Amino acid sequence: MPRIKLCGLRRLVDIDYANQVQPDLVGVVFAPESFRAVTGDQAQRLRQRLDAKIPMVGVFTTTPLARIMTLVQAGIIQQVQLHGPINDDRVTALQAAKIPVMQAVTPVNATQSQANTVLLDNVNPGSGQPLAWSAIARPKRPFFLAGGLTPDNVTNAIQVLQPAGVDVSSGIETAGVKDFKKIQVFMRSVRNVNNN
Ligand SMILES: O=C(O)c1ccccc1NCC(=O)[C@H](O)[C@H](O)COP(=O)(O)O
Repeated sequence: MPRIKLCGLRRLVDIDYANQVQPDLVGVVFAPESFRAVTGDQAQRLRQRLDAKIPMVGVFTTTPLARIMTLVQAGIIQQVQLHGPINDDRVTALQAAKIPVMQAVTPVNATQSQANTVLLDNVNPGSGQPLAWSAIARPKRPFFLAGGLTPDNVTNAIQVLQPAGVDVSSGIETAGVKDFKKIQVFMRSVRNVNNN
């Protein structure tokens, strides 16, 4: 069964939803340009409420390495997701500090990434725009799939691309906030894939 990452959680109630459905990972967005962006203090409160067994992934675009390291050292995030150029010095620096890194990639540059995990995502992350799953080449390494996944299409996406994990944000929202019903259906869809 693919692992599941619920991304863009920003309210305490979003964390209550996650605690109930038990995803493998949750993501909090620190990209300042995002409407989902949280501050360090907000993220700390989310971490305190989140089940200790679930790692919190910090999602970053241009944030300097030093700021990311501060969030890790404070115990607020346990993993890092980077969106940006494939040759990103932050990847090796974080890994040298034993911090797992997930890097957003395209099918073309996936093999160039040194990250622990690659995330096949849309060029506009967090936009809800789907990738054309049947038209893209499957990366030649285990990968997470993102980009416009929803409770309705995730089964098909998994069957076509066989990802090691799936990552969703927009598809579990209604009017820009996380929707518990959609989260439940998404989780059930992924967990039932092999039974179909
Ligand atoms: O969510 C954002 O606004 C965001 C902004 C900048 C970089 C990354 C961002 N989100 C990353 C994610 O939420 C997921 O990794 C993925 O892109 C999910 O996208 P989608 O399900 O299409 O909303």
